[in-house]
Amino acid sequence: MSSLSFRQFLQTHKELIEQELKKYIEQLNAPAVLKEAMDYSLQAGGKRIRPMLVFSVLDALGKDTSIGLPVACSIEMIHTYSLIHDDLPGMDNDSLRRGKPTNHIVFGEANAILAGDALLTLSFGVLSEMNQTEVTAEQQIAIMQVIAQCAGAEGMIGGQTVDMASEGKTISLEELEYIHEHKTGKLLSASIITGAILGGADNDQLDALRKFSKHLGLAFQIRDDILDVEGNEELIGKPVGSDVDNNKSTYPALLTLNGAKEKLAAEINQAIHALESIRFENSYLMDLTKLVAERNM
Ligand SMILES: CC(C)=CCC/C(C)=C/COP(=O)(O)OP(=O)(O)O
Ligand SMILES: C=C(C)CCOP(=O)(O)OP(=O)(O)O
Ligand SMILES: [Mg+2]
Ligand SMILES: [Mg+2]
Repeated sequence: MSSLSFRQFLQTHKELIEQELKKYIEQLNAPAVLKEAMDYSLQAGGKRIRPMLVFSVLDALGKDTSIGLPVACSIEMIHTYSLIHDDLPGMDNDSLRRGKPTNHIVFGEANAILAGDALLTLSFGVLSEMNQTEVTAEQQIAIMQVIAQCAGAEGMIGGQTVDMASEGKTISLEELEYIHEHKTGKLLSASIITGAILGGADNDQLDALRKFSKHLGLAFQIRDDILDVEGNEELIGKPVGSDVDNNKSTYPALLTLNGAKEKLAAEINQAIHALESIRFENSYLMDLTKLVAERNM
């Protein structure tokens, strides 16, 4: 268990992951414009919440957080590709992300699509090259399976597909929950589950972490919906009101703003409850849960 304060923990690990992401791009023998477009979005900021989940789970299991670096980078690459593609004219058509012009605004649509494709491909390359003294072949395969499932058709891409198909329609709360749990929740879950696999969690710990991740993932996207209504554009680094402009179904739209806040609080409580059932030191995970509930960015 690390002795760093939560703030120090976030700061040191943010620096660590950003340096490492930079190195992966520098090492590529690829066209300059492609490397530039990949690096642009990877280094554009962001809270790095998924990497922090990987590191926090490892810390909770008493492991050195640095062994999670390739997994954390891989997941952040997938997350970044998903945002580049989500912002494209054919999807949400947004021009601001992380406080900067979106990838396609700077590099053009073709390069943005390709930079996203290249990040997704690189993410699995990174996993395939994990240090064999830190991870067994069995763990490595299990990690790749979890990430493939959570990011693919049964996970994030499935959620995004239904999100796109639902634009301009009134959908049920059940359908909205499917969208949120998949387009956002699954990759957050992958961060927690892969951290657990890498850290050697036992079956009880894995079960509790799965429950925790399901509630945290949904809570994260509900908070995102709320920020789209009452957030500060400078802090969130993307346009406020984009969901209404795009005719998206959201928790505030279906439940009212107060209803969405109540649902967020309920999900956070269940996430905390799941965490409390685990027999390990989980203070950074608890801090991250509170951050998800209260975040303004
Ligand atoms: C396969 C793809 C492209 C997946 C995208 C997944 C995703 C969570 C996008 C952001 O959601 P959002 O559009 O609700 O949030 P934001 O306001 O950040 O754009
Ligand atoms: C899944 C959603 C809601 C898209 C934004 O994710 P984040 O809020 O984690 O974005 P960054 O901090 O990485 O920019
Ligand atoms: Mg979207
Ligand atoms: Mg979007």
